[in-house]
Amino acid sequence: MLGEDGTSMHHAPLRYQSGFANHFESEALPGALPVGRNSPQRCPYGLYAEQFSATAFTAPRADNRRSWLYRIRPAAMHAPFEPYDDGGRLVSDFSTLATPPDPLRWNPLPLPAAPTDFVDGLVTWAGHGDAGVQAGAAVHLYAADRSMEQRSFCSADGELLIVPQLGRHRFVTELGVLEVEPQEIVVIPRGLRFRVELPDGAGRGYVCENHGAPFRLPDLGPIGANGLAHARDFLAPVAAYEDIDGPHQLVTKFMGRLWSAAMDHSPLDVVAWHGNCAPYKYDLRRFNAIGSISHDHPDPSIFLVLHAASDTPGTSAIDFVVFPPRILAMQDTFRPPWFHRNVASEFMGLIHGVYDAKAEGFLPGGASLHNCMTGHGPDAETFEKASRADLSQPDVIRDTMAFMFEARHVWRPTPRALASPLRQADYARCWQGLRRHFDPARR
Ligand SMILES: O=C(O)Cc1cc(O)ccc1O
Ligand SMILES: [Fe+2]
Repeated sequence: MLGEDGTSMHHAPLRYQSGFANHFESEALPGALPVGRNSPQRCPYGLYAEQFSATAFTAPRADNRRSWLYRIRPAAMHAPFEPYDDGGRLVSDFSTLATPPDPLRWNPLPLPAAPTDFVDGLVTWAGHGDAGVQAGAAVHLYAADRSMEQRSFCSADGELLIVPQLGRHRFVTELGVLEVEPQEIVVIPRGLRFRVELPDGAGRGYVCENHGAPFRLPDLGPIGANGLAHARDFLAPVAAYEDIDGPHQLVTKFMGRLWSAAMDHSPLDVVAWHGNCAPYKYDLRRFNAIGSISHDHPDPSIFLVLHAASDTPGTSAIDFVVFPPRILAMQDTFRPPWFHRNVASEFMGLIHGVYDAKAEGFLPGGASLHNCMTGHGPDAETFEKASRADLSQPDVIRDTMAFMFEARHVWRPTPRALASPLRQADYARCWQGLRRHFDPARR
């Protein structure tokens, strides 16, 4: 296909390949993939071969992620990087921040007043660890009002789990195109170049930048071979390339800062690829929720979609958990989440609807943070209602989608998040109205 400026653009119709971290292969031109070897002396169509890996060369086979890219020009063809001014929005050093043990909650980011794309809309809200030693994670929020144009972005600091909350998003990546809408998520491997287009003219959401081991599907244990997020519902793109000569800006996040390099062509020029290191999307509405059908509210790990392993078996660095529509029929049970204090630290967002532990104040697009050992649970209104509810009827929880980035290490809110006018200064008051019911004379 010939673009208006006379360059050629090839976009395969939007198709996907199904499966989680499968060994996929895809070519936008027939025969573009070499057969029987990765790096022939001369590749078909005069393409360059380039390996792209997200795990150590020697990682065990079950963990190993790498792909081979066959592209018009190698990724190395760019001018030197220069610092890119992020306006102080991005934070990478969390080590010296004072972290209050209070529960915290924020209203949604407003849409930007000045023209802002995905890259310029990112603002770090919390984090821990160190991108430099590939440990820990950051949570960024974003609000944008336009598509990225003539520029692409990548993070060498980590894999990006992106949870759109407003507007459709089109992720045009080196390995192909993924279209998502709120209630779907996208995961972009560390270092993969992409741009975000916003066909609705606005987009907002949450990003978990995972500095450590890539997200993977959890084991199912006694649940059996089926349930939770099914591998076949994860969708990787098919190869789609653009052959565009012209000014282009590559923005890279590296060691906590943004850098930009001029290019004279689009880096999204991969004509064919094979391997198991690829971006993917998943529709959270496909999550097969499993729950209690007798009594008691289960631990939220039952809603685990993806997790990133830490060095300690059984303890994830990050658990990505969803709270989807479901039916609660437990008997003699306080059905909403209980009061609790956990060793884990919980950063929550709401994509849509109302969250069942909070009658009000937790808004779609908003966020809450309950760190290690911070007491929290249902607000006073939810407690009063659920402790008197008629349990002969099931509670049908519909039209909702909340999620949690549950981390092993404390999420340290950034100074900007703590000082933000979006912060609900009176959040902890939602528990202060809980009435005393204790009566030693009445069992
Ligand atoms: O705090 C929260 O709302 C998240 C949460 C939900 C749940 O069902 C159990 C524990 C938990 O931390
Ligand atoms: Fe919690």
